[in-house]
Amino acid sequence: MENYAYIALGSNIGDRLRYLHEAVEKLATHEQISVIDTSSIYETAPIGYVQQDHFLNMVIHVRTSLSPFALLEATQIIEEELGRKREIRWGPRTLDLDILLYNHENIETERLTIPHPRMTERAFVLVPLFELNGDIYIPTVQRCVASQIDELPDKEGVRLWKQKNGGDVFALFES
Ligand SMILES: Nc1ncnc2c1ncn2[C@@H]1O[C@H](COP(=O)(O)OP(=O)(O)OP(=O)(O)O)[C@@H](O)[C@H]1O
Ligand SMILES: Nc1nc2c(c(=O)[nH]1)N=C(CO)CN2
Repeated sequence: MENYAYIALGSNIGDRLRYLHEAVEKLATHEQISVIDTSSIYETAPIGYVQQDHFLNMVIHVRTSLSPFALLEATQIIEEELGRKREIRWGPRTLDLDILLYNHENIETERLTIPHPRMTERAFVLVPLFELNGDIYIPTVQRCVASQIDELPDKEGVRLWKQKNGGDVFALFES
């Protein structure tokens, strides 16, 4: 059975572009995941305490035969493979993968909450997501992405860093 999910990626340590590139490669080469589309890459002001450096953020659209929990497991393995150290929550990180949406499912458990509980207040998530599809409906706020973005105060903290041109997912990572 084919399922669709949107995943947010972020990195604010070291070679941020390389971490995003390797994460998208690992997702695309996973036998039960295919990457359908990616947003452009945005440079974003860190939200929340502790962070210093700016993030690079993007959102990807994937098709998968994995269950939501198995998809979470796969993303956490990729985070670890790319050197994610879970010192403190919301500390700087080489790579963060957050599952934003999975089909139209609502999941509310300790380990996994979908739609991602903080996506609606994050311009660094909604702006790249809007680029992929502004009509996506977010049940938690009963609005589509396009109208939710209008509700956000901090849009200016999100700057286009590398424009996605045309179809090839990986052209985005060529320097
Ligand atoms: N939709 C989701 N996507 C990814 N992780 C999730 C999700 N819902 C719950 N989690 C849980 O969140 C835990 C903490 O994840 P993490 O440390 O990456 O938080 P964070 O990404 O820094 O903060 P935030 O969740 O606000 O983006 C993970 O161990 C995971 O079990
Ligand atoms: N700009 C930006 N700020 C953040 C980000 C992020 O990806 N980008 N991720 C966080 C925890 O997931 C907390 N703050």
